[in-house]
Amino acid sequence: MKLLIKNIKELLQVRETAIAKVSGAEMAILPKIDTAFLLIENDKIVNFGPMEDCPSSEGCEVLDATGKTVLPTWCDSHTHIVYAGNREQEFVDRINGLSYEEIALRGGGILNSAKKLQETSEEEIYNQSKVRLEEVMRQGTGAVEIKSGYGLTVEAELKMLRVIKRLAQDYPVKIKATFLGAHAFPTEFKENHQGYIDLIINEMLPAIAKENLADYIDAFLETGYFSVAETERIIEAGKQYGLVSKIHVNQFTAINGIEACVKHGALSVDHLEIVTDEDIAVLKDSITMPVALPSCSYFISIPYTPARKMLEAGLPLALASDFNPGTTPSGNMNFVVATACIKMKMTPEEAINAATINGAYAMGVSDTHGSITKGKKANIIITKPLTSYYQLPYAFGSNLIDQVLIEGQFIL
Ligand SMILES: N=CN[C@@H](CCC(=O)O)C(=O)O
Ligand SMILES: [Zn+2]
Repeated sequence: MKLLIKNIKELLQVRETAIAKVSGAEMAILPKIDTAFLLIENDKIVNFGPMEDCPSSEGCEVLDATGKTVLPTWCDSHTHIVYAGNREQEFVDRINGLSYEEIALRGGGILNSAKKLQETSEEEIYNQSKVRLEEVMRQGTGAVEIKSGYGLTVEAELKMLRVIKRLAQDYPVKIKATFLGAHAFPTEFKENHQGYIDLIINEMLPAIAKENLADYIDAFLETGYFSVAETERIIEAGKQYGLVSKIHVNQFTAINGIEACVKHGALSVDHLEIVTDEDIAVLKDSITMPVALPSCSYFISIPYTPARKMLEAGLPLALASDFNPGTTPSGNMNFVVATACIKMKMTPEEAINAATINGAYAMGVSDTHGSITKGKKANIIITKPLTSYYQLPYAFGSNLIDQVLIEGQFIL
């Protein structure tokens, strides 16, 4: 099947040659072609350029995109889309004055979601999760990383990862799976950290590897959760099974966790609401992508990642949703991009780079996703008619997406 999209007002994120990521001042540049065409064959981008070079439409289905913007779909490199139930009561408890930490100390938070997930069947978790996956696809997400971490027992972690695998088989969206057994210490291991880490390393990891259920390994490196030393043990154990690390770190406190992640070659460090000058220095010239999650900052009223300071230091930055029942019950990447502009003072160009090519890097798919490049997957968002792409973050509450194509299939 060939699809020729003609008269595109602005074709964004055009990269003639594939790049892995953009950093620092380069992030302010979003290459585009005005009045463009885009040719898709089956699931791939095969050609693009200005309308004066538009090839014959013979043998093609033709779509006229007059007035519309076309850009690559969002690459959401950090989510917890697979979960059971919700935590709306904790939302109201926070309105009434409790903090995220206070709720967690009362047995709420991650342990609350783990209890629900352990009691829910695999089929039911799949059914609840696919609704969220379909929603984010309609919102323009074409690649998504999904974590386990609400199981916290061997069986329940496997159950979550099997649901992720089934979603990856059933939907055209690219899915990467991350094992997050080290999300919180179950109550019975509260005083026996060593025992739970042994369970992760000696029982969970081999079982996950046997079924080939994970691409990455994660841990919640945070005061009151996993220490630097505990996280390092988990990262090292993951490496034995070929799992590269992507770590939750610096959400509430800075305890030199980023330095440890960089030292161990983490693909990404995520959250970073609290970032020190030392953290910035160790990230510089590393292979580790910093990932900001502004919807989480918005929802639980914590600081936003200091994007300007990081970009001015020459770092790259990716944006992701963190879709989860506790801190971010939304996977809407359009809102993420808008919030990064509004609250983190990222320009539209920086935010779109962060949510496409840098997001792709942070989940290891930048060779196939994240830009309009020949040979990459035909994953595109076609907007409604816009005065310019600035509308995307500016009109933050409007749905400006007209159509979404994932691997050459219209899903909207
Ligand atoms: N901070 C750690 N994990 C999740 C939230 C977990 C939860 O509260 O359910 C996050 O990324 O925000
Ligand atoms: Zn998270």
